Amino acid sequence: MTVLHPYSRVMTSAPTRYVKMNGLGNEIVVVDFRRGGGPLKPQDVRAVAENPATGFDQMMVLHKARTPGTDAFVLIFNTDGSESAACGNGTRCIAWLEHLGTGRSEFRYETRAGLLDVGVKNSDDITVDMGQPRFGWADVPLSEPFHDTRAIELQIGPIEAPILHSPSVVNVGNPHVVFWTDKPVDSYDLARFGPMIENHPLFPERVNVTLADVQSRDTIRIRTWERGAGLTRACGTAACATAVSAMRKRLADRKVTVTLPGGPLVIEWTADDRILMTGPAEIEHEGDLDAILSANRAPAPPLVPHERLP
Ligand SMILES: N[C@H](CCC[C@H](N)C(=O)O)C(=O)O
Repeated sequence: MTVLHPYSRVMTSAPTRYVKMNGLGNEIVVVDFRRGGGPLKPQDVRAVAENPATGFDQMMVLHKARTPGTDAFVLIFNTDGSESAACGNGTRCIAWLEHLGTGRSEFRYETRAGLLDVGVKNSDDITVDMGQPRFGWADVPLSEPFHDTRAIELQIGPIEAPILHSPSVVNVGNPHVVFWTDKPVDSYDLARFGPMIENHPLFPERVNVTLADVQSRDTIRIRTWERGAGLTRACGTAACATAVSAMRKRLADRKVTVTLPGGPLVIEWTADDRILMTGPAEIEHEGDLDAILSANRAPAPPLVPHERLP
């Protein structure tokens, strides 16, 4: 889609602008408060999510850098107004936007999960260093100890029993559980059991839920029910979580292509324990955030989970 306005306008003008983007169909809204404005309340975030013009899976809100050498302090919100410490697709989006505005190709962002370095080559080739995976049960976090988080036991009742045995769990800035299957990932009713697992008592901070089909040592297909957002066309951190979990189980090599409903991401787990995620970012349109917020002051119906397939 055509870029209608340069990013510099977004950064300098009042009233507050938003930019609607996507990373592999993962719907992202970017708002920049580095020159003032904000913070947003959870009800503001939900209002932006509920407006058809700005419906998103995650909202990336840029605040003034609080650590020297970083470009911004980034808060990440889900559609339900909850915060996530990590969003892979959204991180590619903000770097692409900033590349268009500044011409720079390297960025460092601070999130609640730490520092993220991003390298931009072109709109299809943006790499984020997502940091180190954490596999300890308390890091995920789980509410009870498991010695081996490659395969945990999760009591969930008699649904889709074959896949619900021995999933892997990992924290890649946010918590993930990955269920392994050799059937097509879209043959499961993830919209039905995703929320049950997201809110299972084993996950005190809730969890992102992924179905993964390891097709070869370098090809994995996934589908994800996102904590606080529901079914999405792509989840970058889920791709990272799945890739490193498959590698840890010795099912895959250290560099894989993870294909999501929205398309592929390349994930590499480096020898120095970093997860590198490479994929695209796209601008859809931009607009006036204040107009969206005032249009949504009236009570709106609750969100329904969505998966915007073509
Ligand atoms: N879509 C995002 C992840 C959002 C995670 C969020 N749902 C949570 O952890 O609460 C991504 O590309 O990584």
